Amino acid sequence: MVRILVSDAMSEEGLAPLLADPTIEVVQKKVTEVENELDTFDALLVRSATKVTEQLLQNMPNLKIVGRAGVGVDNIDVDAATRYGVVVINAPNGNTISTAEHTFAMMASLVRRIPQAHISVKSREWNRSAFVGVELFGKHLGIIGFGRIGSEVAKRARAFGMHVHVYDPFLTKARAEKIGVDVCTLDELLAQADIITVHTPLTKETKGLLGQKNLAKTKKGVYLINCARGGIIDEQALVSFLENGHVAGVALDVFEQEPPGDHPLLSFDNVIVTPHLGASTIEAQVNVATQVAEEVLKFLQGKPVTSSINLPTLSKDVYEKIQAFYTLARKMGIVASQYMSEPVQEIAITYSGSVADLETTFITRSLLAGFLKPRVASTVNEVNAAMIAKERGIAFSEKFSANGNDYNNSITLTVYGENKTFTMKGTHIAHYGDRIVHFNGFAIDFAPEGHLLYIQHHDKPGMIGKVGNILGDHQVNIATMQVGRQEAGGKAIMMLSLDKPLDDALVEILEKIDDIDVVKRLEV
Ligand SMILES: NC(=O)C1=CN([C@@H]2O[C@H](COP(=O)(O)OP(=O)(O)OC[C@H]3O[C@@H](n4cnc5c(N)ncnc54)[C@H](O)[C@@H]3O)[C@@H](O)[C@H]2O)C=CC1
Ligand SMILES: O=C(O)CCC(=O)C(=O)O
Repeated sequence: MVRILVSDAMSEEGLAPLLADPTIEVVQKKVTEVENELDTFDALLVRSATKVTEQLLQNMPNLKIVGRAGVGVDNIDVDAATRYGVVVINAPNGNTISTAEHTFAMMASLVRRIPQAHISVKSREWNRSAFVGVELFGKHLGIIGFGRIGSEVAKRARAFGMHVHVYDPFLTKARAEKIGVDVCTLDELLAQADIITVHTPLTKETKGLLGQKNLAKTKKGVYLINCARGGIIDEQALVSFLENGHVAGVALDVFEQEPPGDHPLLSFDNVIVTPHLGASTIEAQVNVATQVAEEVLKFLQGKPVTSSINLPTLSKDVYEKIQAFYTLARKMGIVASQYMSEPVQEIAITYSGSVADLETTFITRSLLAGFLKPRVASTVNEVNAAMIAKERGIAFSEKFSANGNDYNNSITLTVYGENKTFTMKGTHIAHYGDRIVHFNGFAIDFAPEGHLLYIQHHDKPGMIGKVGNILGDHQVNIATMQVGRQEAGGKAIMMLSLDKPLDDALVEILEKIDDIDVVKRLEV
């Protein structure tokens, strides 16, 4: 039974696909309520309250996937998750509209002073002259970060007759032209905007983006809105620009620390606030919970996920096309690692023929995971394979060739060790399976599966018989046998597939046979 911990409040309707699956047990409890059983969960679903720290990941050794029902993953230690081989997914667009609408509600409330007027009337006052606002019509709106939410805010702003200016260093000209927005530099935006709203993630670059220096470049009387992440507008700098009257008003849904406690910003009359409510609508919560529930279900069924933070994204179509090569590559990695039982410096992969046209990132990661698996104690999979290879000083490269070299498709793997180099070539043949067609300089044809025994020897009469007799005497049945040689009387190989693995003693006996140079067990 698969166990999923849902540790933050989440829409039941959204979780329905998981709740309906009889093979899955969904536990809806806080982490602190299940401390004794953390090691039993396969998946963890969170919003922003649960902090997925390295410590929590260590306490959940069985965890395979973390699903964030929302956009921002700043409550998840993604690097640590990657190191532990845990996939992190989010729900990137389920709450876009709600957050854009909230931003707009905040903007209208800010310039018309609705929260202040509301409190006044509730206090039995009727002071109309105290709450004179300004129109949005004709004002210049500066949008910093023009992704999903920023672009939805722009659409609404245009409907209100505002002039929209956008700053986003990653926005292509073509996309900006298509949407019809004025793309400008940050300095231009700061100088022109009457209202500035931020919609970036919180990163090293965006932390304090609107700080002392940049706030000084804004128009006197500017309004600021942050419905993205606390810290993009530096809170300390903001206090000083409110105190000196440069900033006319601020709307905040997010804070550097949440909840903000007794923060000085809360004492300004012209600062309006909400407790991180951007995504808090029934629709958004159903959307994000449904998105992560469906993705987690797909992942647990071994299907590709499309919204992963730390895995290459794969569509179903692409996944179906690469699936066979993904498996072949994994097996090649496992075989190569056992054959090259020494430190290696580099792994070079060449994709030839039809496979060269596919999305190979995933295939390469699969090969690396296969290669590293026999060498590392921790979990290694497509999520962390590239990182672990790097940590262990193993460089890897991909090359592509349109020519399949006698095969419709092939993957050639060259492993550079300290003392030797090893090469193998594999191909996938529809309705037939995975075949290794070149091994260590020999043309051969075997399936990389099960208990394999590789023997390198001199091409002499009777060698096959000697090996067969010894195995037979020790009750080891040979399922298949492939042979190859470079030239008559020269070096030759046998690749045997056995019904059970060989023990060390039998390997030693085989090694002692005259004219046998190498004996390797390969377990796939
Ligand atoms: N208040 C709330 O409840 C919610 C907040 N959010 C937050 O809103 C923010 C935006 O979310 P989405 O639009 O979905 O993300 P997105 O990824 O679609 O857009 C982010 C945009 O920021 C741009 N960007 C990145 N670095 C930048 C920089 N240094 N300067 C300017 N632009 C930069 C990116 O190019 C991208 O276009 C995120 O921080 C997210 O966590 C999202 C949903 C709900
Ligand atoms: O879970 C929530 O309500 C927060 C949403 C949010 O901030 C996000 O999706 O980035």
